[in-house]
Parts: sequence; C-alpha cells; structure tokens
Amino acid sequence: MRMLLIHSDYLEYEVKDKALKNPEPISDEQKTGRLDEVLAVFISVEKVDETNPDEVVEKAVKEIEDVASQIKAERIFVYPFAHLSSELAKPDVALEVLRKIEEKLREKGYEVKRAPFGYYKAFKLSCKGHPLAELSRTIVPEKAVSK
Ligand SMILES: NCC(=O)N[C@H]1[C@@H](O)[C@H](n2cnc3c(N)ncnc32)O[C@@H]1CO
Repeated sequence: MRMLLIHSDYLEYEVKDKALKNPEPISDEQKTGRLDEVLAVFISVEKVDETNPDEVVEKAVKEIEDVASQIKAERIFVYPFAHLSSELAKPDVALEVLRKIEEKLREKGYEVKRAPFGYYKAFKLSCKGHPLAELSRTIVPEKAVSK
C-alpha cells in the first residue's frame, strides 16, 4: 500500500464519471464532499496487500493515527487514489481495505469521510505547507495468509 498524507485547510471533491465498469454504488449526497481542517490520505492499495489485507489495514490505521496525533488533526479524509503505484490490487480487495480503514479510524474517534471508489473525481485541496504537511508511507504485509 502507498499512502500520501496531506494536512489541509480543506479537501473537497465532486464525482464526475465512472472509472470502473462497476464502481461503488453511491447516493446523490455522496456525489460531492468536503472536510475542513483535515488530514487527507490518498491511498493506492497494492497487489502485495492481497496476501494479508487485515494486516495492511491495521498498519495503515496505525500510521495514519501516528501522523494525525503529531499534527493534531481530528478529521481524516480517506481518498481512493490509483496513481501511487503500478502494482494495484484488484478493485474488490481495494474497496474492502479502504472501507475497513475508514471504519477503524471512526471507531477510534476521528471524524472520517471516504471519497467514492471507482470514479473520476474533481477535487480541490489546500495544503497547509508546514514541515509535516506532506508525508508518504509504504506499507507491506509481513506474512501472507493462506486463501
Ligand atoms: N483519481 C481517481 C482514481 O484513482 N480512481 C480509481 C479509484 O477510485 C479506484 N481504484 C481502483 N483500484 C484501486 C486501488 N488498487 N487502490 C485505490 N483505488 C483504486 O477505481 C478508480 C479507477 O482505478
């Protein structure tokens, strides 16, 4: 998994077109979204993550929490982003991983939004520009689980 973490004044998106034959079903309300004072986390789920999705979810949540606590962010935007890797996981695994990351962060008390999966989206982002405002993380599962 590759993550790009941007501490932002805001992130807003607008769904444009389908980018997959079967994108995640969304309500009209989910066609746009915005959070202010947010840690935006752009995530590419990778092929190697398919060997142990649950381990990768745990590690990703830990990394995100670690950054959020350093920058004192209470809101997190989980953003599916297929452009950080050339070894992408298949969509159904990727969506499941992203949903679990969203869910676990919410359980930990963060206000969380997740941008819709499988779409082209317009987005606006205002990076704060301080030394910890732009970070990247690479996460790999250590032990594969038998399917
Ligand atoms: N910017 C627009 C976009 O990226 N759209 C992507 C993601 O929303 C999603 N997607 C598909 N596979 C993956 C993956 N392995 N990891 C993350 N997202 C994925 O499907 C779209 C087409 O690849």
